[in-house]
Amino acid sequence: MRGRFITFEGGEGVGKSTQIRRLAASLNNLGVQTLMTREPGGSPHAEKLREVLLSGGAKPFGPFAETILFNAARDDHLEATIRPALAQGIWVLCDRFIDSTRAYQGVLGEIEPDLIRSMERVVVGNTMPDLTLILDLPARDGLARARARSAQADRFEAESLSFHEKLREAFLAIAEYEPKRCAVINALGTPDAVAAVILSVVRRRLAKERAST
Ligand SMILES: Nc1ncnc2c1ncn2[C@@H]1O[C@H](COP(=O)(O)OP(=O)(O)O)[C@@H](O)[C@H]1O
Ligand SMILES: Cc1cn([C@H]2C[C@H](O)[C@@H](COP(=O)(O)OP(=O)(O)O)O2)c(=O)[nH]c1=O
Repeated sequence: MRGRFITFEGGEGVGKSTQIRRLAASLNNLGVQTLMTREPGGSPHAEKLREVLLSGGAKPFGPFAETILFNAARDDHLEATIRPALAQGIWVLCDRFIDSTRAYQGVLGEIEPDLIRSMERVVVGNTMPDLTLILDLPARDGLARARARSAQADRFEAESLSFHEKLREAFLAIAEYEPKRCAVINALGTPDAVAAVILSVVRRRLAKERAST
């Protein structure tokens, strides 16, 4: 049976990497084989594009070119890593995916939603996430966590607080628009408390999905 595809989304420093590791450990304990991956990156070629994108190397080209590069990285990631794992029955847990493009390049970069969706259709096709967990935190708290983790801000961390507030709204709007795929997780609690909520959402949502397929 095909594995499940779970994506983690949200602003900077909301705890996505922390929670992916927690969920992978819990699923492994339940006997589910998992693969943790991330975007941009997740395959050798896409990791090269990650360096360009996060160093700010592509910023002078503008948000349209950045959108193309994020999609080019995603295409390789899907082909080389995600689809082969799902085909083997492995559950793929991915740190950021299409909703980051919709929020960062679409809402913040003002790239037309139709254009974003067309690229999504071509690149992602039917490899859509079964479940997207949107970790939600006031922008100030997320940035404080990200800064405590590393003093050096990357391309997007370096943007203003109002940028990050708009980003939070963009992710919440996506969740509202696609409630079947998305679940909003309050990320303010301790790592243990957030992990417990995530595990219960995963069990509930994916068990239901199994029953209906
Ligand atoms: N629930 C939490 N409460 C407090 N700090 C946290 C929590 N979750 C993660 N952190 C810390 O915040 C920083 C950012 O977390 P991380 O998981 O790297 O976030 P992201 O992957 O979303 O950028 C890390 O230093 C991490 O240890
Ligand atoms: C996948 C993706 C990421 N990004 C941005 C969001 C992040 O600022 C950055 C990924 O950097 P990363 O260090 O993984 O950030 P975080 O720890 O907050 O997840 O790339 C986009 O702008 N568009 C995209 O499609």
